[in-house]
Amino acid sequence: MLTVRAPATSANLGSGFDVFGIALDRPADVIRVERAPETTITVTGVGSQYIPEDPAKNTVGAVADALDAPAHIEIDKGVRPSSGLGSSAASAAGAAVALNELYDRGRSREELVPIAAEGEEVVSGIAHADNVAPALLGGFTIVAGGEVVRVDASLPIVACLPEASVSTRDAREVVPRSAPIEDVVETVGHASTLAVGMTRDDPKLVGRGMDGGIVTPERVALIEGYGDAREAALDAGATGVTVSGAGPTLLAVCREGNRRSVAGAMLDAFDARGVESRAYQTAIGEGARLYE
Ligand SMILES: Nc1ncnc2c1ncn2[C@@H]1O[C@H](COP(=O)(O)OP(=O)(O)O)[C@@H](O)[C@H]1O
Ligand SMILES: N[C@@H](CCOP(=O)(O)O)C(=O)O
Repeated sequence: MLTVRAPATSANLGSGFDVFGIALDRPADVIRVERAPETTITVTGVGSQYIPEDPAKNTVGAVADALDAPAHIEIDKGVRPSSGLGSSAASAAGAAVALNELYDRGRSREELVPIAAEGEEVVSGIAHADNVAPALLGGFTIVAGGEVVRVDASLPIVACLPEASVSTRDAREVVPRSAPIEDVVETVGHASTLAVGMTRDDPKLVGRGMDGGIVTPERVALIEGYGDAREAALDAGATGVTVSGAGPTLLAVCREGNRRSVAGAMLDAFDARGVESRAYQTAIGEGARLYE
Protein backbone atom coordinates (compact mmCIF):
# COMPACT_ATOMS: atom_id res chain seq x y z
CA MET A 1 0.00 0.00 0.00
CA LEU A 2 1.32 3.46 -0.92
CA THR A 3 0.48 6.62 1.00
CA VAL A 4 0.50 10.22 -0.22
CA ARG A 5 -0.11 13.44 1.74
CA ALA A 6 -1.66 15.99 -0.64
CA PRO A 7 -1.98 19.62 0.47
CA ALA A 8 -4.81 22.11 0.43
CA THR A 9 -4.33 24.85 -2.15
CA SER A 10 -5.64 28.34 -2.76
CA ALA A 11 -6.45 29.30 -6.34
CA ASN A 12 -6.93 32.65 -8.11
CA LEU A 13 -5.31 34.96 -5.49
CA GLY A 14 -7.67 37.72 -6.63
CA SER A 15 -6.05 38.78 -9.89
CA GLY A 16 -5.20 35.35 -11.36
CA PHE A 17 -8.55 33.64 -11.96
CA ASP A 18 -7.97 30.07 -13.21
CA VAL A 19 -4.23 30.87 -13.45
CA PHE A 20 -2.59 31.41 -10.04
CA GLY A 21 -2.40 28.92 -7.18
CA ILE A 22 -0.40 28.22 -4.02
CA ALA A 23 0.12 25.04 -2.01
CA LEU A 24 -0.56 25.36 1.73
CA ASP A 25 1.37 23.64 4.53
CA ARG A 26 -1.93 22.57 6.10
CA PRO A 27 -4.59 21.18 5.99
CA ALA A 28 -4.04 18.11 3.75
CA ASP A 29 -5.69 14.90 2.51
CA VAL A 30 -4.06 11.50 2.95
CA ILE A 31 -4.53 9.03 0.08
CA ARG A 32 -3.70 5.32 0.29
CA VAL A 33 -3.78 3.03 -2.75
CA GLU A 34 -3.39 -0.66 -3.49
CA ARG A 35 -3.75 -2.54 -6.75
CA ALA A 36 -7.22 -4.00 -7.45
CA PRO A 37 -9.02 -5.42 -10.52
CA GLU A 38 -11.34 -2.43 -10.52
CA THR A 39 -11.42 0.93 -8.78
CA THR A 40 -13.20 1.20 -5.43
CA ILE A 41 -13.11 4.18 -3.08
CA THR A 42 -13.64 4.75 0.63
CA VAL A 43 -13.78 8.24 2.12
CA THR A 44 -13.32 9.19 5.80
CA GLY A 45 -12.49 12.45 7.58
CA VAL A 46 -13.75 16.03 7.36
CA GLY A 47 -16.93 16.36 5.29
CA SER A 48 -16.69 12.76 4.07
CA GLN A 49 -20.48 12.43 4.31
CA TYR A 50 -20.75 14.85 1.33
CA ILE A 51 -18.27 13.03 -0.89
CA PRO A 52 -19.41 10.25 -3.23
CA GLU A 53 -17.57 6.91 -3.17
CA ASP A 54 -18.78 6.13 -6.69
CA PRO A 55 -15.63 6.30 -8.90
CA ALA A 56 -17.63 8.05 -11.63
CA LYS A 57 -18.38 10.94 -9.24
CA ASN A 58 -15.19 11.18 -7.20
CA THR A 59 -12.16 13.09 -8.55
CA VAL A 60 -9.85 10.15 -7.83
CA GLY A 61 -11.95 7.85 -10.04
CA ALA A 62 -11.26 10.04 -13.06
CA VAL A 63 -7.54 10.01 -12.25
CA ALA A 64 -7.47 6.20 -11.96
CA ASP A 65 -9.19 5.99 -15.38
CA ALA A 66 -6.80 8.48 -16.97
CA LEU A 67 -3.76 6.53 -15.73
CA ASP A 68 -5.38 3.16 -16.50
CA ALA A 69 -4.56 2.27 -12.89
CA PRO A 70 -7.44 0.49 -11.14
CA ALA A 71 -7.00 0.44 -7.37
CA HIS A 72 -8.66 0.45 -4.02
CA ILE A 73 -8.27 4.09 -2.96
CA GLU A 74 -8.71 5.24 0.64
CA ILE A 75 -9.20 8.98 1.06
CA ASP A 76 -8.79 10.48 4.53
CA LYS A 77 -10.05 14.05 4.14
CA GLY A 78 -8.29 16.83 5.98
CA VAL A 79 -9.46 19.46 3.49
CA ARG A 80 -13.19 20.12 3.85
CA PRO A 81 -15.12 19.88 0.55
CA SER A 82 -16.69 23.02 -0.98
CA SER A 83 -14.37 25.21 1.08
CA GLY A 84 -12.32 27.06 -1.55
CA LEU A 85 -9.22 25.20 -0.38
CA GLY A 86 -8.93 22.82 -3.30
CA SER A 87 -10.44 19.83 -1.51
CA SER A 88 -11.37 17.97 -4.68
CA ALA A 89 -7.95 18.83 -6.16
CA ALA A 90 -6.02 17.56 -3.13
CA SER A 91 -7.53 14.10 -3.55
CA ALA A 92 -7.00 14.15 -7.32
CA ALA A 93 -3.37 15.22 -7.03
CA GLY A 94 -2.69 12.72 -4.25
CA ALA A 95 -4.22 9.89 -6.27
CA ALA A 96 -2.25 10.90 -9.37
CA VAL A 97 1.06 10.72 -7.48
CA ALA A 98 0.15 7.47 -5.71
CA LEU A 99 -1.18 5.62 -8.79
CA ASN A 100 1.68 6.83 -10.99
CA GLU A 101 4.04 5.17 -8.50
CA LEU A 102 1.88 2.08 -7.86
CA TYR A 103 1.72 1.24 -11.59
CA ASP A 104 5.14 2.62 -12.43
CA ARG A 105 3.70 4.92 -15.10
CA GLY A 106 6.77 7.16 -15.08
CA ARG A 107 4.92 10.47 -15.44
CA SER A 108 6.63 13.61 -14.15
CA ARG A 109 4.79 15.88 -11.70
CA GLU A 110 4.20 18.34 -14.59
CA GLU A 111 2.73 15.53 -16.72
CA LEU A 112 0.38 14.62 -13.89
CA VAL A 113 -1.18 18.13 -13.86
CA PRO A 114 -3.61 17.59 -16.80
CA ILE A 115 -4.39 14.08 -15.50
CA ALA A 116 -5.33 15.35 -12.03
CA ALA A 117 -7.29 18.20 -13.67
CA GLU A 118 -9.60 15.59 -15.24
CA GLY A 119 -10.85 15.00 -11.70
CA GLU A 120 -11.74 18.68 -11.42
CA GLU A 121 -13.86 18.38 -14.58
CA VAL A 122 -15.97 15.73 -12.83
CA VAL A 123 -16.96 18.12 -10.04
CA SER A 124 -16.93 21.61 -11.54
CA GLY A 125 -17.54 20.93 -15.24
CA ILE A 126 -14.18 22.31 -16.31
CA ALA A 127 -10.66 20.88 -16.02
CA HIS A 128 -9.20 23.97 -14.33
CA ALA A 129 -5.66 23.16 -13.19
CA ASP A 130 -4.99 26.08 -10.82
CA ASN A 131 -5.49 23.88 -7.72
CA VAL A 132 -3.98 20.61 -8.94
CA ALA A 133 -0.80 22.33 -10.20
CA PRO A 134 0.30 23.63 -6.76
CA ALA A 135 -1.01 20.47 -5.07
CA LEU A 136 1.40 18.48 -7.26
CA LEU A 137 4.32 20.88 -7.55
CA GLY A 138 4.17 22.98 -4.37
CA GLY A 139 4.99 26.68 -4.09
CA PHE A 140 3.29 29.29 -6.31
CA THR A 141 2.15 28.14 -9.74
CA ILE A 142 1.02 29.89 -12.90
CA VAL A 143 -1.07 27.83 -15.35
CA ALA A 144 -1.13 29.44 -18.79
CA GLY A 145 -1.44 28.10 -22.34
CA GLY A 146 -1.44 24.51 -21.09
CA GLU A 147 1.93 24.97 -19.37
CA VAL A 148 2.81 25.41 -15.68
CA VAL A 149 5.42 27.79 -14.29
CA ARG A 150 6.45 27.17 -10.68
CA VAL A 151 8.01 29.61 -8.24
CA ASP A 152 9.52 28.37 -4.99
CA ALA A 153 7.74 31.00 -2.86
CA SER A 154 7.51 31.15 0.93
CA LEU A 155 5.05 33.39 2.81
CA PRO A 156 3.00 33.18 6.02
CA ILE A 157 -0.72 32.72 5.32
CA VAL A 158 -3.99 32.61 7.24
CA ALA A 159 -6.91 30.78 5.64
CA CYS A 160 -10.17 31.49 7.45
CA LEU A 161 -13.04 29.13 6.67
CA PRO A 162 -16.56 30.21 7.68
CA GLU A 163 -19.15 27.54 8.39
CA ALA A 164 -20.75 27.70 4.92
CA SER A 165 -20.33 25.82 1.68
CA VAL A 166 -19.85 27.23 -1.79
CA SER A 167 -19.70 24.76 -4.66
CA THR A 168 -17.17 25.67 -7.31
CA ARG A 169 -19.71 24.76 -9.99
CA ASP A 170 -22.23 27.29 -8.54
CA ALA A 171 -19.59 29.97 -8.00
CA ARG A 172 -18.58 29.69 -11.65
CA GLU A 173 -22.11 30.73 -12.60
CA VAL A 174 -21.44 34.28 -11.31
CA VAL A 175 -18.21 34.71 -13.28
CA PRO A 176 -18.69 37.64 -15.72
CA ARG A 177 -18.56 36.61 -19.40
CA SER A 178 -16.82 39.86 -20.41
CA ALA A 179 -15.15 42.82 -18.71
CA PRO A 180 -14.43 46.50 -19.51
CA ILE A 181 -10.91 47.14 -20.79
CA GLU A 182 -10.17 49.33 -17.72
CA ASP A 183 -10.80 46.35 -15.44
CA VAL A 184 -8.64 44.11 -17.61
CA VAL A 185 -5.78 46.63 -17.52
CA GLU A 186 -6.06 46.94 -13.73
CA THR A 187 -6.11 43.16 -13.31
CA VAL A 188 -3.04 42.65 -15.50
CA GLY A 189 -1.25 45.24 -13.34
CA HIS A 190 -2.22 43.47 -10.13
CA ALA A 191 -1.36 40.02 -11.46
CA SER A 192 2.08 41.17 -12.61
CA THR A 193 2.74 42.80 -9.24
CA LEU A 194 1.73 39.61 -7.44
CA ALA A 195 3.94 37.37 -9.60
CA VAL A 196 6.99 39.58 -8.99
CA GLY A 197 6.15 39.63 -5.27
CA MET A 198 6.17 35.82 -5.20
CA THR A 199 9.65 35.69 -6.74
CA ARG A 200 10.84 37.98 -3.91
CA ASP A 201 8.82 36.46 -1.03
CA ASP A 202 7.51 40.01 -0.56
CA PRO A 203 4.20 40.02 1.37
CA LYS A 204 3.52 43.66 0.54
CA LEU A 205 3.72 43.20 -3.25
CA VAL A 206 1.77 39.94 -3.11
CA GLY A 207 -0.92 41.51 -0.92
CA ARG A 208 -1.26 44.52 -3.22
CA GLY A 209 -1.40 42.22 -6.25
CA MET A 210 -4.40 40.36 -4.80
CA ASP A 211 -6.61 43.46 -4.88
CA GLY A 212 -9.66 43.76 -7.12
CA GLY A 213 -9.84 41.23 -9.91
CA ILE A 214 -12.73 40.78 -12.30
CA VAL A 215 -14.25 37.71 -10.63
CA THR A 216 -13.72 38.32 -6.90
CA PRO A 217 -16.24 41.19 -6.47
CA GLU A 218 -19.02 38.96 -7.86
CA ARG A 219 -18.17 36.12 -5.47
CA VAL A 220 -17.86 38.22 -2.34
CA ALA A 221 -21.64 38.51 -2.34
CA LEU A 222 -21.86 34.73 -1.75
CA ILE A 223 -19.90 34.96 1.54
CA GLU A 224 -21.71 36.33 4.59
CA GLY A 225 -19.40 38.51 6.71
CA TYR A 226 -16.67 38.76 4.04
CA GLY A 227 -16.29 42.56 4.23
CA ASP A 228 -15.96 42.68 8.03
CA ALA A 229 -13.51 39.78 8.18
CA ARG A 230 -11.39 41.32 5.41
CA GLU A 231 -11.23 44.71 7.13
CA ALA A 232 -10.37 43.08 10.46
CA ALA A 233 -7.52 41.10 8.90
CA LEU A 234 -6.08 44.19 7.20
CA ASP A 235 -6.34 46.16 10.47
CA ALA A 236 -4.47 43.33 12.21
CA GLY A 237 -1.61 43.63 9.72
CA ALA A 238 -2.45 41.33 6.80
CA THR A 239 -0.96 42.74 3.60
CA GLY A 240 -3.80 41.47 1.40
CA VAL A 241 -7.04 39.53 1.69
CA THR A 242 -9.13 37.90 -1.03
CA VAL A 243 -11.47 34.99 -1.68
CA SER A 244 -9.65 31.65 -1.72
CA GLY A 245 -10.66 29.74 -4.84
CA ALA A 246 -14.41 29.88 -5.25
CA GLY A 247 -14.86 30.59 -1.51
CA PRO A 248 -16.05 30.72 1.19
CA THR A 249 -12.52 30.64 2.68
CA LEU A 250 -10.75 34.00 2.94
CA LEU A 251 -7.03 34.01 2.18
CA ALA A 252 -4.89 36.51 4.09
CA VAL A 253 -1.23 37.11 3.27
CA CYS A 254 0.73 37.93 6.43
CA ARG A 255 4.12 39.12 7.57
CA GLU A 256 6.37 36.92 9.71
CA GLY A 257 4.99 36.99 13.27
CA ASN A 258 1.48 38.35 12.68
CA ARG A 259 -0.49 35.25 11.70
CA ARG A 260 -1.93 34.77 15.17
CA SER A 261 -3.36 38.29 15.40
CA VAL A 262 -4.71 38.14 11.83
CA ALA A 263 -6.38 34.79 12.52
CA GLY A 264 -7.90 36.07 15.79
CA ALA A 265 -9.23 39.23 14.13
CA MET A 266 -10.95 37.25 11.36
CA LEU A 267 -12.49 34.74 13.79
CA ASP A 268 -13.81 37.60 15.95
CA ALA A 269 -15.26 39.43 12.94
CA PHE A 270 -17.16 36.34 11.77
CA ASP A 271 -18.26 35.63 15.33
CA ALA A 272 -19.67 39.18 15.64
CA ARG A 273 -21.83 38.39 12.59
CA GLY A 274 -23.01 35.13 14.16
CA VAL A 275 -20.99 33.06 11.66
CA GLU A 276 -18.88 30.21 13.02
CA SER A 277 -15.44 29.91 11.45
CA ARG A 278 -12.04 28.30 11.86
CA ALA A 279 -8.65 29.69 10.91
CA TYR A 280 -5.59 27.81 9.66
CA GLN A 281 -2.28 29.50 10.43
CA THR A 282 -0.30 28.12 7.55
CA ALA A 283 2.25 29.03 4.85
CA ILE A 284 3.02 28.44 1.20
CA GLY A 285 4.27 24.86 1.26
CA GLU A 286 5.36 21.77 -0.66
CA GLY A 287 3.41 19.62 -3.12
CA ALA A 288 2.07 16.10 -2.61
CA ARG A 289 4.51 13.91 -0.68
CA LEU A 290 4.83 10.17 -1.25
CA TYR A 291 5.44 7.76 1.65
CA GLU A 292 6.34 4.18 0.72
N1 LIG B 1 -12.17 13.35 -3.48
C1 LIG B 1 -12.97 14.40 -3.31
N2 LIG B 1 -12.71 15.32 -2.37
C2 LIG B 1 -13.53 16.38 -2.17
N3 LIG B 1 -14.66 16.60 -2.87
C3 LIG B 1 -14.96 15.71 -3.85
C4 LIG B 1 -14.14 14.59 -4.11
N4 LIG B 1 -14.70 13.91 -5.14
C5 LIG B 1 -15.83 14.55 -5.49
N5 LIG B 1 -16.00 15.64 -4.71
C6 LIG B 1 -17.12 16.59 -4.80
O1 LIG B 1 -16.59 17.85 -5.21
C7 LIG B 1 -17.31 18.90 -4.62
C8 LIG B 1 -16.33 19.81 -3.89
O2 LIG B 1 -15.45 20.34 -4.83
P1 LIG B 1 -15.47 21.88 -5.14
O3 LIG B 1 -16.88 22.38 -5.25
O4 LIG B 1 -14.56 22.09 -6.31
O5 LIG B 1 -14.84 22.54 -3.85
P2 LIG B 1 -13.41 22.45 -3.26
O6 LIG B 1 -12.56 21.68 -4.19
O7 LIG B 1 -12.99 23.86 -3.07
O8 LIG B 1 -13.59 21.80 -1.95
C9 LIG B 1 -18.29 18.29 -3.66
O9 LIG B 1 -19.56 18.23 -4.31
C10 LIG B 1 -17.78 16.86 -3.45
O10 LIG B 1 -18.79 15.92 -3.21
N1 LIG C 1 -10.30 28.85 -10.49
C1 LIG C 1 -11.31 28.07 -9.81
C2 LIG C 1 -10.74 27.64 -8.47
C3 LIG C 1 -11.72 26.88 -7.60
O1 LIG C 1 -11.07 26.55 -6.39
P1 LIG C 1 -11.81 25.74 -5.24
O2 LIG C 1 -10.78 25.55 -4.18
O3 LIG C 1 -12.95 26.57 -4.77
O4 LIG C 1 -12.26 24.44 -5.85
C4 LIG C 1 -12.53 28.97 -9.61
O5 LIG C 1 -12.36 30.05 -9.08
O6 LIG C 1 -13.63 28.59 -10.00
